Amino acid sequence: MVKAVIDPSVLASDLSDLAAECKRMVESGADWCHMDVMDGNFVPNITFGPPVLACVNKAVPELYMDIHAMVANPKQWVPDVAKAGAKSYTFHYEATDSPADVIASIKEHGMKAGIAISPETPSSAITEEIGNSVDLLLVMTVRPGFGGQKFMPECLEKVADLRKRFPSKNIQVDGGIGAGNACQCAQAGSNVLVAGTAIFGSKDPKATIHEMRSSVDGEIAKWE
Ligand SMILES: O=C(CO)[C@@H](O)[C@H](O)COP(=O)(O)O
Ligand SMILES: [Co+2]
Repeated sequence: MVKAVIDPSVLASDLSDLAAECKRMVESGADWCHMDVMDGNFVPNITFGPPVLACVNKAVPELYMDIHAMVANPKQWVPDVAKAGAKSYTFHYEATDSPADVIASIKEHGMKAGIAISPETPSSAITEEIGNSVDLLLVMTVRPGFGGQKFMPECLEKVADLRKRFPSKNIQVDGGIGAGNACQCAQAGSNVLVAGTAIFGSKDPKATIHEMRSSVDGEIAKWE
């Protein structure tokens, strides 16, 4: 069965000191760190790419770098992101006509594959074939591109549908998540919670991570 994963989004961190921020999250009990790669094309914002990821990997080799690729050509960046030390690579369904090709390339490069759907994309877009071939399904709970937006609870219906259809997969939610709605997300069926503002903006990230994990653990125990 799946386990609770708390995944701070470094977009809300002090990016001038990214490696130290990632280390701080590991020390605070985070399971993964969520790295939002944006190309200024798929989304109207630019963050960082493989050279920065490689530096973080060198400085914090124990970190599980969970890449959320908001890029117009997801297959193009797979080799460089893998070389930079990423453990998983999630791309957007809306960014490609051939998700199977992107998934195959991610696996060939030794990473876990994930596919993301934006708020306007229905969960039915994830066919049985696609869903069964990835490790992680990401349901965006804000429009991709920026941190600090308001959570869209209507997206949780898609989480529930995907959990029903793919009981053993990691189902991730991303956008406007924190201790206040972690339970609601887990009740819908999510076990991987991304949180930027809520964790990096917390006076006590360790306590926030702990609180979020307890909410997810409590719900997962009911599924078994
Ligand atoms: O992918 C994205 C935004 O596009 C997210 O990962 C955000 O970075 C989450 O930030 P918060 O909503 O938790 O502040
Ligand atoms: Co993200």
